[in-house]
Amino acid sequence: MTPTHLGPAEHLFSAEEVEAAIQRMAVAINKDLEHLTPHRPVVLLCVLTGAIVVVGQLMPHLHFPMTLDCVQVSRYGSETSGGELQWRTRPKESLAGAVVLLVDDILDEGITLKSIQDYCMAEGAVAVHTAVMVRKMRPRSIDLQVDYVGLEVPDQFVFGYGLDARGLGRNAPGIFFLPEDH
Ligand SMILES: O=P(O)(O)OC[C@H]1O[C@H](OP(=O)(O)OP(=O)(O)O)[C@H](O)[C@@H]1O
Ligand SMILES: Nc1nc2[nH]cnc2c(=O)[nH]1
Repeated sequence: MTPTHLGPAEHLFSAEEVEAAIQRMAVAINKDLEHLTPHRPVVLLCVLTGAIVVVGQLMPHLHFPMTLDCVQVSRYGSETSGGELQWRTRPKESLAGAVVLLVDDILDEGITLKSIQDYCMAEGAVAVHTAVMVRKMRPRSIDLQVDYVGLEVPDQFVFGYGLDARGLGRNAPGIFFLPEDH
């Protein structure tokens, strides 16, 4: 157990391990997307709130022309189980004809990422590549292929590195879970 300001927590990954995983994702993303021409910049779409941290780490390692936009959606609030997806902010720019790189902090049930991917395609995106900092090891009924995954985490409610536990803990330097959130 590691002391955190949320209480003693199980420490799954250190900040160094998360950063190394994000860099590995950047290498793979560069390989796939850097051949696109400068006339067609990739739209990096950050899924607020949590993905702000992974996007901030990932972007300086991506070497192709891009614009940055965001969506803000939420379905957990201060709970540890998800409800209906609430859309708060949609992308500012049109996605018609865009190649999108959709970046989120975690894939759990997959509802959030799948809904945003469907939205992008409905708005006219020609391709939506998906990247998550962590993927939860659990069965899921959603049919969604994630192209880039940083780390795998057990089926626990995790926090840190942008992920919150009841609104707090997004600044925790690594990935953790609280034993009482089993
Ligand atoms: O795969 P799913 O089960 O759909 O869950 C994944 C989503 O849940 C979290 O968002 P949350 O709703 O907590 O909003 P937040 O980013 O503002 O914390 C997380 O940031 C993902 O976007
Ligand atoms: N913070 C956080 N958000 C989530 N959204 C879906 N699963 C999780 C999780 O384990 N932690």
